[in-house]
Amino acid sequence: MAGEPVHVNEFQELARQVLPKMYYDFFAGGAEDQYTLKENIEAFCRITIRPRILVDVSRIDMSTIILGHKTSAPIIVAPTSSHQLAHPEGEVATARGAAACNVIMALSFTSTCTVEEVASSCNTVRFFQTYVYKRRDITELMVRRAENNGFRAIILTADTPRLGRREADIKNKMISPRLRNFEGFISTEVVSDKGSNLEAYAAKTLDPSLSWKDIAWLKSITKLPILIKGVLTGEDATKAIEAGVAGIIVSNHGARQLDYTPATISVLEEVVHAVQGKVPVLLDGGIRRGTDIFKALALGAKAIMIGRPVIYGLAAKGESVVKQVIEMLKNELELTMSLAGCCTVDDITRSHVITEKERFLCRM
Ligand SMILES: Cc1cc2nc3c(=O)[nH]c(=O)nc-3n(C[C@H](O)[C@H](O)[C@H](O)COP(=O)(O)O)c2cc1C
Ligand SMILES: CC(C)CC(=O)C(=O)O
Repeated sequence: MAGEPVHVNEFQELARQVLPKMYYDFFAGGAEDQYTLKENIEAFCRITIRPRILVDVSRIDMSTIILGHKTSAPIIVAPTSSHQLAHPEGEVATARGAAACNVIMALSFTSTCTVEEVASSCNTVRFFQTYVYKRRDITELMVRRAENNGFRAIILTADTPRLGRREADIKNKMISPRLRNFEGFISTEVVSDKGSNLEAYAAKTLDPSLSWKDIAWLKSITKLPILIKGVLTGEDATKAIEAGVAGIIVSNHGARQLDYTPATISVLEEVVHAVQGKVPVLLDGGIRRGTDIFKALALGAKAIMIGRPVIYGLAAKGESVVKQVIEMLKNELELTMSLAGCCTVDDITRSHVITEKERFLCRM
């Protein structure tokens, strides 16, 4: 690559160059035909921006408040597993990179560093993502450990009753990484020579019976606010509100679970309408530009989460490049806001974007 990266996508190639193929494929890949993987990115390209001119933009304030926590920008590091496969310092380096940018980090349940190591590494606001294992005592223990270690919210990932079919992982016989949080409770060693060992581990552990009634159980074991991740329809958003969640995350798990789900940005408004402002709505999937963040905010998201770009930065050079990735997105968002005539995130409104559907209706 010629010169220093100027866009977060360039870190993907750097990651590809340094990582073993098995790990790179695990991080980069999606499920089956990877239709949704492409769509998550391309759907952003079909939304255009309606800028306003002659607004005094000499001061731009990107800060916002998420569940009571002030953050420098509406950007959260998404929960992604196994950071030590990308870099030896793993989630500790990621957390420090997020802390340096004053943004929130969500730690994955299947992290390679422990909850305690990440908590003591820096003082960034942290959310804890949880899966529900068949052994509910393990989930309960992890949620309590997160709460005791100063995590501020629980994200329940609800789109993974089973692992999606990731064909590169099957071909590569993807290993099941060492998850030190669970040492002494459950073995992550699953030896299957048939395909993805990670899939075999997931099949052994994930509880496919998890259902709406279990939100009450989760609420009974923690005082922390609960966000539900994986909502893609207005119907489920309504159910989530009825179940008493504190926030909703529109996500298709970075296109790694059910293929042929729509791009998240294309269903955001449906969810936002169902939620009627009762709780914050976040979005992830395919965010690669400041303009993508602007579009998500215009369509009603309170903040967005970024998954792969952070991992690619981590793989490329650890903490300093995690920081660089987040800063690039922050700088791009700041410039987008300036050029669109929005001084604060609250100034970004629905009338600042045109969706594909609107363009289509105009032509009729
Ligand atoms: C390598 C990888 C691991 C992931 N692990 C988790 C996880 O442990 N828990 C979870 O809720 N989501 C997980 N996700 C999904 C992310 O939280 C997020 O939804 C997705 O990465 C956003 O899309 P993006 O990568 O296009 O930004 C993972 C995604 C990737 C790419
Ligand atoms: C171990 C898996 C359940 C981690 C995950 O969520 C993912 O790889 O997408």
